[in-house]
Amino acid sequence: MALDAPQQPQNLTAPYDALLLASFGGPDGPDDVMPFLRNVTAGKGIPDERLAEVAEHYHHFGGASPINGQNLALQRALVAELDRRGLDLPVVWGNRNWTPYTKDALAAAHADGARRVLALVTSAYGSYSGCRQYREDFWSSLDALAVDLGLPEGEHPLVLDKIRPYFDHPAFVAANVDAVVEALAQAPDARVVFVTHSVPDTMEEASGYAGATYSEQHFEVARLVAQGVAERGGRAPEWDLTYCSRSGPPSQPWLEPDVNDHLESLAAAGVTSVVIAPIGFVSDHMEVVFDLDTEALETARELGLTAVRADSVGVRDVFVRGLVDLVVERAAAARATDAGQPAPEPVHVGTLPPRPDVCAPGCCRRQAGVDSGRLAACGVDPRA
Ligand SMILES: CC1=C(CCC(=O)O)c2cc3nc(cc4[nH]c(cc5[nH]c(cc1n2)c(C)c5CCC(=O)O)c(CCC(=O)O)c4C)C(CCC(=O)O)=C3C
Ligand SMILES: [Fe+2]
Repeated sequence: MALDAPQQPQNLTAPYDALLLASFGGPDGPDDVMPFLRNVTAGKGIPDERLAEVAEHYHHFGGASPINGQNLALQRALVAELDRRGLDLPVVWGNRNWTPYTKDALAAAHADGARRVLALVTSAYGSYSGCRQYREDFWSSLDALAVDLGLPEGEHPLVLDKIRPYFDHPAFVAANVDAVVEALAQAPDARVVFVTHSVPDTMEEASGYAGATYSEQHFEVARLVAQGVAERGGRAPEWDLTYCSRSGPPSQPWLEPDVNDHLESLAAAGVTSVVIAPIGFVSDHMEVVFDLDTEALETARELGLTAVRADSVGVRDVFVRGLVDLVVERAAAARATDAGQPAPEPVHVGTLPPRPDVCAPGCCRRQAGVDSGRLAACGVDPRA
């Protein structure tokens, strides 16, 4: 009997004491807009005209970005799902570019006794913007917190790990399939125009270490979503991958086609109906409510195209459950690694290799071969 005794119930989120929901941040009101934009673009070579234009996008919505409310909703949904599973893991929320800042979220977790924290970023894809730039923010936030706490030089107050880019997690794909199926119900013959944030070609090229590049990750998600739609009993839709929110000087090449240009090509080729699916964004950020719902839908109207915007994954149950699955998976990997054992195979779909939990040296740089000059947490080599 003794041998068959049930195993001790295991704490599925050990060794983590807290979850950091790490996001981009956005202004909460008109006075925040310019200081926020200066934070985002410091040293990035974004022309002033572009900044003024983006400021207008925010003022169009009363100077407040929808992203903060969406992150609060996601934080609440994660807390509810952890609670439902009986997992005792507090969730703190911190941003790279606006309050509440990462450092303050980590300070709160630390004050509550957290010494090992897991980060979940609100970007599903690997690139400088969606991965390493967050990791640089983690490092500098830990440095700043160490100073506040009076720690000796070079010592960090807690250990921070990160969940891999999760574009290839079945729940992210499934939530996008649901959203596209719902949109297609309103426009049954539509062509599906997937959209993500454009990045400079140089960033695209540097995003591919140990796996596919930023655009290749999106092509794979688009293919899997279209396949998922077909498997739901619908037809296999025709689809394209397009980009929005280009900035930078016109002389600098960024990923194309722009969604508006592409709608024009489609209309010229006789397409009459489109579903616009923002697979590059986990919730309805400013890029979605302005660049898509305001600009791209207006372009479609002018072209006489019927256009329906599919939801971003937001706080759909299937997505939130998947994020908590990723937390549990990452914790199991940490326990295995700590015990000198191999980590279990990460759950993923599609043909690309899953991104590693611990970033490889030199992964996701801003530009290949160019050191950003900033140290980054959650990688084997903070410098590379
Ligand atoms: C790949 C990617 C994502 C997706 C991954 C992720 O989600 O993290 C993303 C998200 C976001 N980008 C956002 C806002 C901005 N991005 C900017 C500028 C830039 N983004 C870039 C890339 C990305 N950005 C790049 C290469 C630049 C050029 C400057 C640079 O090289 O860094 C600028 C400056 C003005 C402009 O140039 O447009 C703003 C205001 C917001 C908040 C929106 C809201 O308020 O709801 C979010 C979620
Ligand atoms: Fe951006």
